[in-house]
Amino acid sequence: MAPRGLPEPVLIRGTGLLGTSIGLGLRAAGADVYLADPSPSAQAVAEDIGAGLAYPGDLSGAPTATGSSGDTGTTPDGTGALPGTVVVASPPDVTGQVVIDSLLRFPGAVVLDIASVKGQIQRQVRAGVVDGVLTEAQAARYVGTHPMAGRERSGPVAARGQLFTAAPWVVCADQDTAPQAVAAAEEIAQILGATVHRMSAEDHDASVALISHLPQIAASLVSSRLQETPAASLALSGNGLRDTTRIAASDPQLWVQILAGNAPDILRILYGVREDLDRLITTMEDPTAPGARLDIAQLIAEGNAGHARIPGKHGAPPQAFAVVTVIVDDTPGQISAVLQDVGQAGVNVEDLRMDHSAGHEVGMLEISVLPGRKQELMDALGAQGWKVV
Ligand SMILES: NC(=O)C1=CN([C@@H]2O[C@H](COP(=O)(O)OP(=O)(O)OC[C@H]3O[C@@H](n4cnc5c(N)ncnc54)[C@H](O)[C@@H]3O)[C@@H](O)[C@H]2O)C=CC1
Ligand SMILES: O=C(O)C(=O)Cc1ccc(O)cc1
Repeated sequence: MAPRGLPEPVLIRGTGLLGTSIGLGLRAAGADVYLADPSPSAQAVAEDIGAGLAYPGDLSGAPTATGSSGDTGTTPDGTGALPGTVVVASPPDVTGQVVIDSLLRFPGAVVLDIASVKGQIQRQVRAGVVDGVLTEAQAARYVGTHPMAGRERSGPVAARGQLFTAAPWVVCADQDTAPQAVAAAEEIAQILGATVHRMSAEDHDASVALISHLPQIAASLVSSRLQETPAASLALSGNGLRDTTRIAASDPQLWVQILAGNAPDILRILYGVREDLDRLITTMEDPTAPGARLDIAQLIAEGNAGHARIPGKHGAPPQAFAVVTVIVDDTPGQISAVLQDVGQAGVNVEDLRMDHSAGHEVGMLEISVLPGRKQELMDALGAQGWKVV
């Protein structure tokens, strides 16, 4: 059944990781979805995995309004319906242009984009009005959005319909945005299981500079130190390294556009990081000097304080979970067997991760639970014969 309140069909322009994931999620909810991508292979993969149908209209060439006067409600070749909603999921540097093209081409449609930086696209749309390319009414049908969910891989093959479940989805409307554009954007976020956060484009860009772009830079800087590291050193790696570097595997093509597109906000943060780093370097040059140990302790304590402010699951207040560690053989079925016993004990799993130690055929399954349930779970698993540490 088609979702209520979402103008359909939905046309997704750009069928990479994000566009295809949105298509899969909307299709699963029963929406009509069309797909279009200048890369025929990206579009074919997205179609093949069930993210929607190929858009039957022609999107090449300069836009001419399809659907204004003499509106037939169908594509010029008459084989498909005109989109009610357009989701632009192309790379950030062409997104403004594809948004403007969509506003001109589909006079009846709401147009939203999902690019990682919002200010530059909003400015491009506003410039379109100033330059006379767009009318104010056309620009009002645009709303910028950003799902705060992704993967370090790109392309439709990595797409997941569940990618947005419980993730924040920012909607950057302003006083000029048409209510139906905001409603369509929020409806898509809700259908895909995300939580809507309304924010100005400026506040969004300042926020993501810190919570998304700085972590990417930090992961890349740390990982780049590993390039020449001997394999014997890397063999000692544990979760500390993995946790701080996972997103270093991200797509350089995408990130050059994100970082360049949000340079002023990122620079402000980098200046602060540089100050802290300079201070640490001075301290480390003479770690026995009076006050040096205090300086180091302060740096770690400041990190503790910042880390404690990161919200918990589903945006709940930060909460320290207790961890129960179970040693399991590295053989099929072990994890599900432990989890079955956790379920039998009636304890909710708040988080879960697996740690391996190089050269051993065992894994350490770390089960995070509410602190009040820790002892009870340890006792229950111990009674079932599990090695609890
Ligand atoms: N990768 C991530 O984790 C996240 C990405 N985003 C944003 O989503 C957007 C898409 O990113 P991904 O899906 O990761 O990239 P991707 O590289 O997987 O896919 C981008 C797709 O856009 C297509 N494309 C190129 N030029 C186009 C044009 N002129 N019109 C339509 N399509 C065009 C490409 O052929 C490609 O298939 C970007 O704006 C990115 O900032 C947002 C949240 C998370
Ligand atoms: O992999 C992760 O944890 C991410 O944070 C991915 C991501 C990348 C780009 C975005 O604009 C939003 C999210």
